[in-house]
Parts: sequence; structure tokens; C-alpha cells
Amino acid sequence: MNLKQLAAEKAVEYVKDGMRIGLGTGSTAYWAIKKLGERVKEGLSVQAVATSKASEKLALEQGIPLIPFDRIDGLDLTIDGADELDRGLHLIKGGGGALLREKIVAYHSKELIIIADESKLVDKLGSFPLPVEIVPFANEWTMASLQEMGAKPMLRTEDEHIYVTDNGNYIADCRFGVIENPKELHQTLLALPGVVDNGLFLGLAARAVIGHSDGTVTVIEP
Ligand SMILES: O=C(CO)[C@H](O)[C@H](O)COP(=O)(O)O
Repeated sequence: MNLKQLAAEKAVEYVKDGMRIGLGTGSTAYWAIKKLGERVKEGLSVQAVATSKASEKLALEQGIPLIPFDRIDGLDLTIDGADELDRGLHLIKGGGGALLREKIVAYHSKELIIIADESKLVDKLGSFPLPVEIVPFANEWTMASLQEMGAKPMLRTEDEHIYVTDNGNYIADCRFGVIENPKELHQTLLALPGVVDNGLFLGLAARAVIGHSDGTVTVIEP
């Protein structure tokens, strides 16, 4: 059984006719986009925006109507994955590198639903390295500042090249250990010149739909 698919398909049940939808990124969001495409083929009317070039391509393949950001003021619902979440719906996102676009889209959505398999649910965030998006300019200095913060940063690579986000930036994957105070860490990171944003999503998710290995789906609301 594919637990990501299970959660994703359940979450797509929250999509109603006429809604403006944000499409997440990653292997769980993939299943939501596929399911939404099926419902569109059956006659559901939605307009959507995508959080990455990959999700945009997939949505177009599935026949989901995409609209430019300047033609829409906000969204009704965004469905997206996460790398880690706790029961207060604090999240780590950005494993797929799309955290900045994902955060902008989530912020402008009336509701963010997180979809995940049960392995993503943790007591406290921090096992998954926190992705921090940094500008390429003087990235060595930004990396050094992160190092001084105790982040043990690793510049993300792909095929032996520095990974570049859809926004032309780099990602520093940071190991802070258990994150006791996500809000404080979020503020500290944002105050660092060279940091564009980080993968902590706090106070954004309205609910999480979790797929379990016994075939059940649970919904967490903070
Ligand atoms: O934040 C993300 C991409 O930036 C993804 O939602 C996150 O990495 C989860 O990915 P997956 O569903 O493939 O496990």
C-alpha cells in the first residue's frame, strides 16, 4: 500500500467545485495532483497555481487549469507534503527544494492541508536537516554564519553540482538537532543576511492528513 497516495487522495476530497488550489511539490503532492487531475477530467472546475516547475509540468499533463499569479488574489486551499511535522502542525519542508514558493503559496491560501505518510510525524522537529534557502552571492560567508550558529550546514548538491532552486538560489541543509523552539530559530535564521527563507512552516497548516501502514487515514488539527 502506498501511504503517500492514501493520504493525498483523502486530502483531495476537501477540494470543492470552483476552488482556487495551490499545488505542492514532492512525491506525496504528486499523488494529490494526479487525483485532482482525475477529478478535473470527471468535470470538477478548479483553477490552480503550482509551487515548482515540476508540479506545474505534472499539472499541465493532468489537464489541471493553471492560472498566472497576477490573475488571482489568493487561494482557497493548498495541498502539500512535508518532511517532518509535529502534532502542533509545525513543519519542516524543503526536502524537494521548493520551500520558498511553497511558503508564499501557503501564506496566501485560506487553508493549507499537509499530506504525509506516518513516518513524517514526530514528537519534536529536527531529525530531518532543516533546508535554508540562501542567495549565491557570498554564500561561503552565509554558510560560515550558519556554521557559527551550530547548524552544521551542508550545501545541497545534485549530480555533483550545487543544487539551484527554481528561484536561482542555493540550499544549505542544516542539522540543529532537536528543535526546542522553532519560532526562535525561524526568526534567528531570517535575521541572517544572505538567508532568503527556511523550511520551518509555523502557524500555516490547518490540518494534516496522515496515511498509516494499517490502511487507515487520520486527520490532525492543531
Ligand atoms: O517540501 C517539500 C518540497 O520542497 C516536500 O513537500 C517535502 O520535501 C516532502 O516531500 P515528499 O512528499 O517527496 O516526501
